[in-house]
Amino acid sequence: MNAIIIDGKKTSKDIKDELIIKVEELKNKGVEPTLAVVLVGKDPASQVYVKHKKKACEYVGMRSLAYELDEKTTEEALLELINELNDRDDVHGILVQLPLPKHIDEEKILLAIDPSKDVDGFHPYSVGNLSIGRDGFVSCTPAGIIELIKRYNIEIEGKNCVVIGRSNIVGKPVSMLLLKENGTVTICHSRTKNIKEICKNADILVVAIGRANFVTKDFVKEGATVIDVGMNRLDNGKLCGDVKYDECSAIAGAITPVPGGVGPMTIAMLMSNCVKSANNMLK
Ligand SMILES: NC(=O)C1=CN([C@@H]2O[C@H](COP(=O)(O)OP(=O)(O)OC[C@H]3O[C@@H](n4cnc5c(N)ncnc54)[C@H](OP(=O)(O)O)[C@@H]3O)[C@@H](O)[C@H]2O)C=CC1
Ligand SMILES: Nc1nc(=O)c2c([nH]1)NC[C@@H]1CN(c3ccc(C(=O)N[C@@H](CCC(=O)O)C(=O)O)cc3)C=[N+]21
Repeated sequence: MNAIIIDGKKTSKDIKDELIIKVEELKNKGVEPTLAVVLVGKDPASQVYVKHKKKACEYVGMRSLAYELDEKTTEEALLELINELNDRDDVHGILVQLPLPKHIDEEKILLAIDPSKDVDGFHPYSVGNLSIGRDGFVSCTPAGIIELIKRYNIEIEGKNCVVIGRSNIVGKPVSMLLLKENGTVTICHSRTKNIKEICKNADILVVAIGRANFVTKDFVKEGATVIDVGMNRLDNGKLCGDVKYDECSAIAGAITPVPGGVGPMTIAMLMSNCVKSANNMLK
């Protein structure tokens, strides 16, 4: 049996269509939701993501401000820009595209963003809120994964959920969210032993490693849901996930493709977080 293909592109469009109405309502109340995107340097992958974000803002009717800074920008200059954006009442979300050039301390920059504008959910305040179950900004990729699972009516409660990867931006927060949804969560990483056996037990398998085709059919339980977060650019220019799609989709019950799976959801959740931030400012 072939798996249900979880269509992130379509789902992200549905979410953005819902947001168009909310943006319109905010505008009627005199608030124009605005996202500031800061990019330092000319990393081609980052430039593509920033372009996607700008297009999504246009689609939902939000304003976006793009700051494209020189590779040699100093930490002080970047902090100054962030402070300026923190102070502006007409800016609701601030996103500093990662990775940053090596001479800039990433942690320092993320800490400088006002938590009330932290639409990426990377500030320790947002991370803390997530871990103790308080409302706050949840980082976009993990939030997008949960939204996809829910919109496809896949149950999380009581299920064995296995996450491969423990990064601050994907692995850890998605594990926290699965736990919040009452899943039984196991986190695997580069030191995990018997990773295949652990994964084979998963009802929901989330893969966020950054290695093309790492997960093969012998990792996947019959009928499991497989969420592929990986974004690997191959030498031929093609984008490829961490999961061997062809063989795993023959075993899984549902699976996300790359592209067209988790990626577009990340952008949709970013738009959703910006609208939420603009709404918070009305209160
Ligand atoms: N679709 C989207 O919107 C997004 C996609 N991505 C993509 O997701 C992938 C992961 O990103 P990110 O979390 O930032 O990556 P990181 O490189 O920060 O983390 C990778 C994780 O995978 C683990 N890992 C690496 N090799 C193995 C292995 N052989 N076996 C088991 N675990 C392993 C690492 O373990 P350890 O901690 O022990 O080193 C680490 O925890 C990338 O391809 C990235 O491009 C990322 C963000 C958004
Ligand atoms: N501060 C910050 N916030 C981020 O959210 C952030 C970041 N830095 N740095 C890089 C990662 C990566 N990321 C992606 C977003 C969208 C797609 C996406 O839309 N992917 C499309 C395809 C895109 C293409 O064709 O290149 C898809 O999967 O269908 C992918 C990856 C956000 N990130």
